[in-house]
Amino acid sequence: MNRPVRTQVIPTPQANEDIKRLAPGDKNAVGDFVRRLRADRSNRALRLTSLRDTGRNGRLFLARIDSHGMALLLETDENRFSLLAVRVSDTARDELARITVEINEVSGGVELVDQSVVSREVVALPLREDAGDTEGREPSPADDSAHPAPRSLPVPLFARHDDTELLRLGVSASLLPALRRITDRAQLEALLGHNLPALTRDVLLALSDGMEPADVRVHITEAWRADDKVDPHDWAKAARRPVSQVSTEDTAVLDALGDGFEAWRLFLHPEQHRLATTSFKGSAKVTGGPGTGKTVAALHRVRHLVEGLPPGHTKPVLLTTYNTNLAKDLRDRLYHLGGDELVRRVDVKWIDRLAREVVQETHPGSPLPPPLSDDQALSLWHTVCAEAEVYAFDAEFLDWEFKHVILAQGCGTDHMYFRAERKGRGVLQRPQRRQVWELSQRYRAHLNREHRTTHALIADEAARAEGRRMAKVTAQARYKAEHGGIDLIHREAGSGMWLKPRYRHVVVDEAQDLSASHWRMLRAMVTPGPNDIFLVGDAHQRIYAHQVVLGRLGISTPGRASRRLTLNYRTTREILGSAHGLIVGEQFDDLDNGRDTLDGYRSVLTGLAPQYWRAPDWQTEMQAIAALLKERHDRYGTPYAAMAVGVPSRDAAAQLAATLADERYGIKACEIGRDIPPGMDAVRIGTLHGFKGLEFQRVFLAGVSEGLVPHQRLETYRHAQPERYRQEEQRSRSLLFVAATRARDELVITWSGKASRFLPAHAVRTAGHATELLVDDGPPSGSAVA
Ligand SMILES: Nc1ncnc2c1ncn2[C@@H]1O[C@H](COP(=O)(O)OP(=O)(O)OP(=O)(O)O)[C@@H](O)[C@H]1O
Repeated sequence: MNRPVRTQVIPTPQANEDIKRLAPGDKNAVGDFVRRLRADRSNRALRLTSLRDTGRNGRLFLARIDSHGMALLLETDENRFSLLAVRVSDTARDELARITVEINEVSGGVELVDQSVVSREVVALPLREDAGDTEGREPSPADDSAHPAPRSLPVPLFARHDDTELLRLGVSASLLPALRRITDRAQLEALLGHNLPALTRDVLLALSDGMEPADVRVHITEAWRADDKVDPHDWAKAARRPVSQVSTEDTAVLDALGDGFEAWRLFLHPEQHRLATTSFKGSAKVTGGPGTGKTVAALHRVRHLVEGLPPGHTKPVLLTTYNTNLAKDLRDRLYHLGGDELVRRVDVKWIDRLAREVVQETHPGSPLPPPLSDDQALSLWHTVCAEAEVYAFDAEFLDWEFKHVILAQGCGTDHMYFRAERKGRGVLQRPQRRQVWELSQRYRAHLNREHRTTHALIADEAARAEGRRMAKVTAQARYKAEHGGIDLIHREAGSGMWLKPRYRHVVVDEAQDLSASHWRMLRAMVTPGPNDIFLVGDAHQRIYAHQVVLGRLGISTPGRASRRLTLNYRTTREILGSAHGLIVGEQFDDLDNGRDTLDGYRSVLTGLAPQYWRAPDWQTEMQAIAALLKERHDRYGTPYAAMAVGVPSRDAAAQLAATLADERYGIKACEIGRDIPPGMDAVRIGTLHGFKGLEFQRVFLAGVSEGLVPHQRLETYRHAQPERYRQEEQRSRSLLFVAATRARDELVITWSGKASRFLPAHAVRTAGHATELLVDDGPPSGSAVA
């Protein structure tokens, strides 16, 4: 009997897309097929047959998946196949045979164009040269003359761009003839709805949106450009490029196949791949609008860093983020990416918990008191002011000043505070500063007396403790270097051990909301050097912390160490356009000294335009939300758990939950962030703050009324503290922007009374009347998509 011929099988991104679109049974059949092919390519049941040569070192094969499914494969090295495409139909063989396969000149990746799809969508359209054909057109006013005017055919959509330009931007060569026939967006979208190469899709949509070729080059093409020269005939090399593989490890693919394909790796955008794998000289920073895959890049970065660790049982990589729910989400996603093996080498922690643990270490045996909530902290400021009989400052101002000036700049004495920078925070004369300082000392004394603390104080203490620790580490390392280390094992008095930096690598998600104390602590947890800190964040989404300048905190990311991601993977173009409108005109930092913009920010997903509904009062608005949720669930089959409602306050959330629970609707609801019992189908309700970092199929933002978004208390600053007014208003805008960009397929915004000033004029103009949704069997609200 012949020995089995073991074979590598690597899916390409487009095959991955094909498989994602299959029914579950067919997906499993493909998994089974790949396993059998891997085990033995000479298995005759696979009917592996050569189709044609692609050129120098490539050959196409067809193979049988099952009675009606077939696969197209590319062999480039002996017993190494790229899985190119999968078709499940009676005509699978003919469809696969009509696929053109090429090497993209820009990315160097293997790409496919399914010419049977192109024929179906495009060949039926008239050619531009068919100018003589006048049949079926509307008569023009000039037609009544003896010499009819030459017919004016619609201008092809890409007439402005010649073939050379399109090729240079990265469009697949074999699509060019078809593109010349396309004259409008609907035709283009029909074509792009099929599984075209990702670079081609992105470039064509951007051009048809009116983006200039030079910008397309900067924002799209350059990110895809291969690092070396592309040889369009070297199939072996093309097949091995990351852009041609959803996963580089065959075993990983197969493990995933066992999971019914659901766990297949994402195909990383080339820029995400680069970010995950590049070796940086020091720290690196990634910015990018919502949904641009920053967290995904950070998770892959973590995996890459773990792969480079020597074997061991410690957790030398820290993955941290702003709040506890996000940390939990990161741990789950990391597990999904690399299982237990990956997770056990990574310390995944909420930043404030980390700070608390650090401080606790310095007070062994005496548990730290629980931190005050924000409301408790404000109430303590009120008490302090009343005791001191100083009424010149409000509690929020003092809390903000304490956190973002006194603690952020490490002001240990009044003189340090007098010199502290307060850029953008208005003028505070010396006597006022003295008063603020004295109030802050009283505030601290109160906390000490009552054995209470705050997150900000814990972070500050942790930063100082870590700073001292790192200073010792550095001193020891110097001592060791000068005197030799073998017989100095017990150098660290009391500990009996050498001190080591706490982590080898630190990875930070939601970096825009970390405070200066957090950054000081993190900086001191890892030795400055290659790949020390990798952070991802977006100032457009800053809703908590004050702006920090990372360079001043010892985290410098010059030149290529600062990168941007621009392609949104979460949200449709329609939703993105509206969400973008919420923050237009505001200026945002790049987490450092520079400016960040959303230039090039885009999506290739299409869907419904966002909907707006106005109600006469909050009661009606809540009922309208209930009606909309029920309709999405009953009529369009969306599980309640895939929908979320954001409201401006906790009270509003409680009221809405009560309305949904009313017997008229009977909709279960659950607070965002809480674990839902398995199997329970409940709508998530939360304040806008709770939406940070999450995503849902359908998002409803209720109570987006003037006076609530932004909150009317903002008005007290308008004249008294104009700079603070500006900052608070911007944060409030960002909050609405963050919540709106959580929507994958549908965004609905409602209000009662006057609409929030943040909403664009067209939203107010086109809003429907919520009362119409409440009449029995009211008009369908138009959400068939998704
Ligand atoms: N390369 C990719 N291919 C397909 N989907 C992707 C890719 N990268 C990210 N996604 C998906 O896009 C969505 C957003 O990704 P991610 O959470 O990483 O974005 P983000 O930039 O961190 O978002 P935000 O700043 O809004 O929290 C997720 O559903 C993620 O799985």
